[in-house]
Amino acid sequence: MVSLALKDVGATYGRRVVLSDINTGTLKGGHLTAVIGPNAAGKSTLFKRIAGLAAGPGLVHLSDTANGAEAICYMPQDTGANAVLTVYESVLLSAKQGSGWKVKDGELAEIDRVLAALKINDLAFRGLGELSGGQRQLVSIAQALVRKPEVLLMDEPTSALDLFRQIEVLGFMKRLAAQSGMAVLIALHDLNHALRYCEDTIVISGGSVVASGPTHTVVTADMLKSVYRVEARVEACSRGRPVIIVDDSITFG
Ligand SMILES: Nc1ncnc2c1ncn2[C@@H]1O[C@H](COP(=O)(O)OP(=O)(O)OP(=O)(O)O)[C@@H](O)[C@H]1O
Repeated sequence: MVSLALKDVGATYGRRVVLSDINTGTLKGGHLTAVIGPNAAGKSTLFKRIAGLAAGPGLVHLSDTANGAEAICYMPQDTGANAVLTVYESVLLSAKQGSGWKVKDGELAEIDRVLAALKINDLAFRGLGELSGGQRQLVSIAQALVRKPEVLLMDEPTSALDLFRQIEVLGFMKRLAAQSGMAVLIALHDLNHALRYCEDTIVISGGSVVASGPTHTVVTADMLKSVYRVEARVEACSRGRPVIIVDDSITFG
C-alpha cells in the first residue's frame, strides 16, 4: 500500500516563502487525512508542492507506489469549466491523460461506474458550461477518481455541495480509500467533517505545521483557540460522536 512522507518541505512563489519546514510522519494509504488551517495558511500550496506544481526545498517521499510521480493526483479548489465538453467527454479526457487516445471498453465501464457512484450519471451528456457549482464539483471529483491515483489531494472538495452530498461524498471517499489503499488528503474548512471522516489531521498555520496526528487528539478546544481564534468546545453528541460547538470569536489585544 502506498505511503507518503514529507521531509523539510517548503514552497515559494518567486521569492515569497509560503511554506517552510513541513515534516510529516508516514501518511499511509487506506484512509483520509484532513489538512486544516485558516485562510491563506498554505493548504493549497502544500498540495501543489506535493503534486510538483509549486517550487520549494525538501523531499516528498512516496513509498510502495506502482506509478511513481504519476501516482499523485491534485484536485484543485477552483476547476475551470471547458464549456465545449460534455461531462462524459471531460471525464474520459481526464482518464486518458498521459496514456494515449485508444479507448478500451473497461475504461468506459469505469467512467460509468464512477459517475454512478457519485450519482451524476444523469448529467453525463450535459455540457460542463451548463452545470451548477455543486454539479461541477462532483464532476471534478469524477475526473480525479477515473485516473485511479494512489495519492489523491482534494482541495476543499465539498465546499459547493449541499449537506446530503457532503456526507455522501466523504463517506464514499472513506470507503473507497479503505478498499483501494489510496492515500487521500483533504483540505477542509468544516472541522466537524474532519472529526467524522478523517483518521488523521494536519493543522497548517502561517505556512508551518502546528499540530498533526489522530484527528481527535488534534481538533481540541485549545487548537481552535490558538489557530482559529474561536472559543469552542468539542463535545460528544447524543450518538457519542465528537462535534464542535463554537461559542464566540476571540479578539486578542
Ligand atoms: N500564485 C501565487 N503567487 C503568490 N502568492 C500566492 C500564490 N498562490 C497563493 N499565494 C499566497 O500563498 C499563501 C497561501 O495560500 P494558499 O492558497 O496555499 O492558502 P490556503 O490555506 O489554501 O487558503 P484558503 O483556505 O483561503 O483556500 C497566501 O498568502 C496566498 O496569498
